[in-house]
Amino acid sequence: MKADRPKQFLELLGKPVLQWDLELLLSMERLERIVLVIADEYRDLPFLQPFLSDPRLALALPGAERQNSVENGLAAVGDACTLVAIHDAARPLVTIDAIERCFADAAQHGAAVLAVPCKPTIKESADGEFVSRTLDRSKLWDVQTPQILRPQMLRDGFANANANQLAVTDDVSVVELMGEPVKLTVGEYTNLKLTTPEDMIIAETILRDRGETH
Ligand SMILES: C[C@](O)(CO)[C@H](O)COP(=O)(O)OP(=O)(O)OC[C@H]1O[C@@H](n2ccc(N)nc2=O)[C@H](O)[C@@H]1O
Repeated sequence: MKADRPKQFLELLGKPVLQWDLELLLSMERLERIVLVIADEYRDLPFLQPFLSDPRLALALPGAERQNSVENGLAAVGDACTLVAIHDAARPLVTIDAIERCFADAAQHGAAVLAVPCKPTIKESADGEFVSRTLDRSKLWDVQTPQILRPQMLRDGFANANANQLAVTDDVSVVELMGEPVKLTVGEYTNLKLTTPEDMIIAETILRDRGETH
């Protein structure tokens, strides 16, 4: 991102990315608990203070890789929890409608992930210089978050991934590795992952288009 702080603290229309996330998620009454995975050094930020006093918010420490951060967050999830949703702070444009549909699919199938059909043609390269092959676009899905599943499924998946030293870049991968089904919930192209500076400009345009004026 070429920025002076982690991208979740950069501002969109004058409001930190993480604040957009938290306001959206805390507006969903069905979420009984929200575990915010955040390093100690950022917990004093003024915008966070009202959220930290919300009884539904719990905190966990990040790990070296996203996978480790998710494991730490999962440890703060109680035994009574029936479904856990893992969301990237870097995806503040997700909508309640998409999250609700993903919950419905996860309740029915055990695990579900928001995803959109892949727009570009994707080629694979073994050496990073020449094309090895072209993948069949009609079968490709660009997966997002939230990724929603039964907590025990995620715990078993992490145990299996750790035992076999398998690194994953998303959460439902650990379920796939155990051969369990993962439902694709058709999401929205606007749920982009803020990754490079131009994503901030696109995100602000989308927010303005939605009538957000913060
Ligand atoms: C899950 C997917 O969104 C599905 O497309 C991606 O695979 C995530 O890919 P990624 O490269 O991990 O994306 P990033 O933007 O770097 O990180 C996604 C989210 O994971 C969090 N993250 C990342 C690294 C880490 N050690 N702990 C974390 O909690 C970041 O705060 C961010 O909100």
